[in-house]
Amino acid sequence: MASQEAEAMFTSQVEITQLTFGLVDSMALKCAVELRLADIINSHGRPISLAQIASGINSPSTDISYLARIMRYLVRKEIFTAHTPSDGGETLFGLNQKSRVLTRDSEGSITSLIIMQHNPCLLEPWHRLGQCIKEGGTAFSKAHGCELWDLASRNPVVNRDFNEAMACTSKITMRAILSHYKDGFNNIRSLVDVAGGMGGNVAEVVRAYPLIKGINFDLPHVVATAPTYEGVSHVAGNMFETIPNADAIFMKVSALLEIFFGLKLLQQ
Ligand SMILES: C[S@@+](CC[C@H](N)C(=O)[O-])C[C@H]1O[C@@H](n2cnc3c(N)ncnc32)[C@H](O)[C@@H]1O
Repeated sequence: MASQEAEAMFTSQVEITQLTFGLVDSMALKCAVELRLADIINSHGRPISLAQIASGINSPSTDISYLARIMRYLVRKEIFTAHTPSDGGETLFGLNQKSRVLTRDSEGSITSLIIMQHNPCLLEPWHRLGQCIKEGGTAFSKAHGCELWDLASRNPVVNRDFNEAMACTSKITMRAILSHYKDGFNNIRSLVDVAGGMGGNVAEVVRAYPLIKGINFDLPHVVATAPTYEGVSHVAGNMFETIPNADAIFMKVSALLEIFFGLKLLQQ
């Protein structure tokens, strides 16, 4: 019995330790994106050696043994493949399905999400969850003295990182939604996406239903950086004051972001 208890205790210690160091996985991913490791391998079109990866990194003093440790970790996490020839030749590192989504600019890339998540301004509020429970309020305002939208309107890097991350995840989820949600858009001729970010959601709807006139509505600093989409007009404003008229309103936010930023979209 005592040994069973000791075994259970040990298992718990291991599991909690793994959870604690979950941060390492996240930071190793950030490092891979920052150094464009997947893009470097991808540019060769085949698995490559450590020295080839190192020569693709934009630095005159790359520490190859440090790189080896990061690559070993990412291989262990099944982010990259590694193949060592039986004749003792150099290990070659290649891409798999996971590392393909770590290539920038590729269809299905989720690098923008990783970049946003590790922006120091967006990391800081995670330290404030306990404080939010004790005192109420939002983690973001406790960390920065203002809400995300205010900071983004003053900080172009936060604005870009956040908007691009939203656009990247929206493209993936909207395509999945549209492939299953068949009839809802058939009878409307105009659609406004309220708090639509850079307009990717409504652009996907209009792409699938070209007769719909799409309106993307968001704060001025967001629509100012939005790309042009055929059939979509961008309108800047504050949804708590007024929103553009349309046959239907579309809204999409993440429950996680609601917890994190204390979004008050539907309560007001
Ligand atoms: C979590 S993001 C979601 C973006 C987009 N709907 C998507 O799914 O990718 C929330 C959006 O709400 C916008 N937002 C916040 N407050 C707003 C307001 N008062 N009026 C209009 N948009 C607002 C932000 O600028 C941001 O683009």
